[in-house]
Amino acid sequence: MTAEISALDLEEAGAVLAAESARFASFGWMRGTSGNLSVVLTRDPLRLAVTASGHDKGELTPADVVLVDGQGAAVQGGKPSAEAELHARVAALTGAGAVVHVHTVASVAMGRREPGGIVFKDLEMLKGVGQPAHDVEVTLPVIANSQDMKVLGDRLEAARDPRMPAVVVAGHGLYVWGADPRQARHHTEVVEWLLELELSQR
Ligand SMILES: CSCCC(=O)C(=O)COP(=O)(O)O
Ligand SMILES: [Zn+2]
Repeated sequence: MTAEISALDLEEAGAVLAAESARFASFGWMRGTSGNLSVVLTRDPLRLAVTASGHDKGELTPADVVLVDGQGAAVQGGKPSAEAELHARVAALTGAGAVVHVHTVASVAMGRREPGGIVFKDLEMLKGVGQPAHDVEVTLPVIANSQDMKVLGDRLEAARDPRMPAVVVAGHGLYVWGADPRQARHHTEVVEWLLELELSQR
C-alpha cells in the first residue's frame, strides 16, 4: 500500500526544514548552497521530505522541499538534494526521523587530523548525545568521501557507532540524525560544539 502524502503535509515539512536550515545557515554551517536536511513523513513505505538541490540554504521557503522515496528518488516536487539517497539510507538504518547535513569547518578540519575517528571523553556536553559525561570514550567515526551515495551509505553503515548519532565525511562535512528535527538540531549543535572544542585544543 502506498501512503498518501498531501501537499499540505509536504509544505508543513518544508516550513520546518526551511526554519531549521535558516538557523544552521546563520551559524555559517551551510555556506554557498552547501548542506541539506530531511524529515521522515512515512516509514512504510519510507518517504522523506528533503531540501531541494542547489538552493541557498539560508533562504529556503516551504516550497523548496521534495518528497523522495527510500532510494532518494523524487516522488513529488522538483530536484531533490544530490545527497537525498544518503538521507534515506540513514533514516532506514538508524530509525531516525530527521537527518541534518552541514558543511562545517571544524568537521572537515578534525576529519583531516583524526581520519580514524575522533574520540571524546570527560565532557559534560556528551550528555547531549545521550552519553555519560565521565569515564566513557565516545568515538565520532570518519568515513572517506564519495560522489556515489550508495558507496557513502555502505561506508556509513560499516563505520557508525550506535552511541554517536553522527558521522564525519572526510573533506566534505557532517551527518547527524535524531528522532525528529528538533532532536537532530540539538545533536548537530552538540557534535559541532565537541568538534570545535577538540579543534581548539589540538
Ligand atoms: C557547494 S555544496 C556541494 C554539494 C553538497 O555537498 C551539498 O551538501 C549540497 O548539495 P544539495 O544538492 O543538497 O544542494
Ligand atoms: Zn554536502
